[in-house]
Amino acid sequence: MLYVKAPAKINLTLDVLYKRPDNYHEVEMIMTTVDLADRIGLESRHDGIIKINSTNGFIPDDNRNLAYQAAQLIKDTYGIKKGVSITIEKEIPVAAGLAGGSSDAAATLKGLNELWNLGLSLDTLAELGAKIGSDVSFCVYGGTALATGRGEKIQKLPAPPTCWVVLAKPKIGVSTAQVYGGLNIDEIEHPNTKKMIEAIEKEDYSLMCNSIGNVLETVTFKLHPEVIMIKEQMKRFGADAVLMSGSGPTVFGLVDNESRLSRIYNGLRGFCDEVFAVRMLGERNPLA
Ligand SMILES: C[C@](O)(CO)[C@H](O)COP(=O)(O)OP(=O)(O)OC[C@H]1O[C@@H](n2ccc(N)nc2=O)[C@H](O)[C@@H]1O
Ligand SMILES: Nc1ncnc2c1ncn2[C@@H]1O[C@H](COP(=O)(O)OP(=O)(O)OP(=O)(O)O)[C@@H](O)[C@H]1O
Repeated sequence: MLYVKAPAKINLTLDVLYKRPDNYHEVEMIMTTVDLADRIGLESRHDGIIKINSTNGFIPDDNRNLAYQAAQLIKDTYGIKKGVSITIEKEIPVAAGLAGGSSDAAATLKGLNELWNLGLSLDTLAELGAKIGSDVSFCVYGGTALATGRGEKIQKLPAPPTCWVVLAKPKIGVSTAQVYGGLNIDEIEHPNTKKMIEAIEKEDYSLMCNSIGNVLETVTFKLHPEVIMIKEQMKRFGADAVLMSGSGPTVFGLVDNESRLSRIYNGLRGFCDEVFAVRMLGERNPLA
């Protein structure tokens, strides 16, 4: 059995520039992976079948599963006759704005490249990933990056300034399509993506905190007002910056001090079942 980690992502910024003729939105967003991860196990099969087993009963075990789609795509593109048993040990909350399914797909692409000795580059895997979903290309590379286009054009960035990230997911699932569909392009307050890149490049923690922004927040807030409450609680417990990730509903808070981290983590557990204290992956100066 080959195991591959599939980390969650958060959006430090998410801007929408315009709606495209293909009905996707042209985005500009800065994403980073965090150390909350699913674990994907891959075992080759001789019967050609793709089989999904998951520890989470709420995700599909057929061709609606993004890891299944990744395996099918590799098989079809490279004419592979073998099959694969895919085990998904789910740690990332589902339909949370943390790209759980996309990361499982990316890990499956990377794992099968190894398992079946295909010798594909990360760029090729990222191109394949874009056929599965807009977030999959980013998940293939991981780390920190600026994503443009519909999210599939990736420019790597250095690791962000060192801090803790508290993730809190209220008990609701959000449909990404519904959130993008509810966006009023004329009313957008654009985040300053350039300033965020500057903050990351200069390792400036307070500039990073001042530059976070996500234009999808207002849409999800209208659909699910409880997300606003989670955001307010996180601020009240002492986070330096608070934002919704992706299309939500997960809210994350940034904090660079361990005692405030405990306060936020413990405080939020009173409001949400799913709360995690994590680190951004690939930080330059790990705290501990
Ligand atoms: C919200 C984010 O997670 C932020 O990272 C992504 O933009 C969404 O990525 P994703 O879940 O991989 O999205 P996809 O599976 O490609 O698309 C789901 C749906 O979201 C909408 N969508 C997605 C990406 C994009 N740039 N514009 C869109 O309008 C489309 O209605 C699409 O049918
Ligand atoms: N491997 C998978 N893990 C989780 N969900 C999956 C998977 N494959 C398919 N899905 C389906 O995709 C939907 C969205 O799940 P996912 O956890 O990827 O959302 P998300 O974190 O909001 O994604 P994103 O941030 O990319 O928009 C779920 O309703 C689920 O049924």
